[in-house]
Amino acid sequence: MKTLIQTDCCEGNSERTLASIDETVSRALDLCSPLQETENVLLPEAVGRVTAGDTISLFSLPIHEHSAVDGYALGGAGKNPFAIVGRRIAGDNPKGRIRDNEAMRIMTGAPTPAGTCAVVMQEHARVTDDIVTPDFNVPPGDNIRRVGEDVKASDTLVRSGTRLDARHTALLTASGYRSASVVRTIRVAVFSTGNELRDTGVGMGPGHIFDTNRPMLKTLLSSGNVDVSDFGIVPDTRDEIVRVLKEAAASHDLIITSGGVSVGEEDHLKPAVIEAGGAIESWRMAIKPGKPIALGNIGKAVYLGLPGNPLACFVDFLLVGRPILDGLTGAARRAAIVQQAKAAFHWERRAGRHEFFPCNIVGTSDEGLPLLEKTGRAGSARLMPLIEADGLGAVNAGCATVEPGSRLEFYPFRADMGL
Ligand SMILES: Nc1nc2c(c(=O)[nH]1)N[C@H]1C(S)=C(S)[C@@H](COP(=O)(O)OP(=O)(O)OC[C@H]3O[C@@H](n4cnc5c(N)ncnc54)[C@H](O)[C@@H]3O)O[C@H]1N2
Ligand code: MOO
Repeated sequence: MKTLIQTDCCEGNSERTLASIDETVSRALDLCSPLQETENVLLPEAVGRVTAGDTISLFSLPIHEHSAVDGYALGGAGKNPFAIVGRRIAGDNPKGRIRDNEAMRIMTGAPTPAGTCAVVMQEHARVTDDIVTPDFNVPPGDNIRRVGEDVKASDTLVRSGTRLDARHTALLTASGYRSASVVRTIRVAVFSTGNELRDTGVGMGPGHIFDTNRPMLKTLLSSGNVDVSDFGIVPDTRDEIVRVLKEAAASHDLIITSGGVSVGEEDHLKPAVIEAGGAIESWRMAIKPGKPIALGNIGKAVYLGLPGNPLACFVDFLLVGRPILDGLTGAARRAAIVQQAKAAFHWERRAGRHEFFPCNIVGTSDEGLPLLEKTGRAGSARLMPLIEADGLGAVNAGCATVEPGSRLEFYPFRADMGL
């Protein structure tokens, strides 16, 4: 059931009802069945892929007890003198032992000899001849890394549905895994529609523009778990769009198009999906930019029709397209990272849609929130404001005036550490 959150009468629409972002995403996820086929992929290459099943630890970590510092393994606690009876570096065989009043010179990572009570850092001990004396009472266990203190054998290392990144590569390889069992890549077909579109370097003439959305979408899709098939630019001809949709649906999990989802006579996508044997729900989201969006399926393929205006296409892909990719792999859904922020600008706007606009951080408010400034006049066909932006600011549908200090939502482009 579509939740209709408001009218957009102020924009003169005949449909008058618009769905929320959450409702649209939840409808999109209903269309997705997680892919069942899996494969084993060598670990560095598996980054970006989604795990199929839990991975269980075969070893404890640390694998053997070892020293956390360069110093002296002590056969007892305290600050008595200890006789140095040997030397051990990382990679040495752990055999041999020390007794109560004995010590062994030891390097970071070297296995501690049997009988080690603690390790003292070399900066905290004095050595004369072959005797080491700690500067203070070394407590038992100091600077010793115990077997299994990080991971115990048979612990779950990585859960099913995890998108692998450098952290998982580190933990899995530390645990002896060379590869990971992952869901197969998502096959995504992408094409642009519009008689006006040309690829760069190919036959530009009067009335033509460069196809921006297809290269942009291919870049947004280049995350490691997607195989993109590029179906190029398809003219605004119903028959041609139907032909390409049928061909793409036969061998893809997801078809993403841009353009032709609005209400003009040349907006062919919705009827074309039906003619191609599919079903469509035309969803109009209560957002700006990105209001017209088409969701449906053709056979087993999910269909996502994004609006032609490039910023609208970009925003809808991030808000709805990304969750569809998660839905198709069974990956835990990445919640959009929304921060609280404050405006550094004044803005009168027409209330009615939840509005997103490129902005950058220009300071910090008294409460420690980011202060945002718009990076130019927003518009769904304008790209330049994106370039300077740190993210997207947003105001809710009912807001008509933004004053300096007004609360805003902020969706940072680079909120994490790149994982
Ligand atoms: N009468 C109405 N007209 C429009 C409405 C409406 O509610 N009633 N909605 C407007 C909104 S909002 C949007 S967004 C656009 C979406 O339109 P379409 O998805 O049908 O897209 P097109 O008409 O094909 O193109 C719109 C615009 O974008 C340019 N474009 C298209 N594809 C590309 C591309 N691949 N690269 C670069 N630029 C592209 C195209 O030339 C147009 O200028 O509809 C409004 N109209
Ligand atoms: O949704 Mo449209 O993107 O307002 O231009």
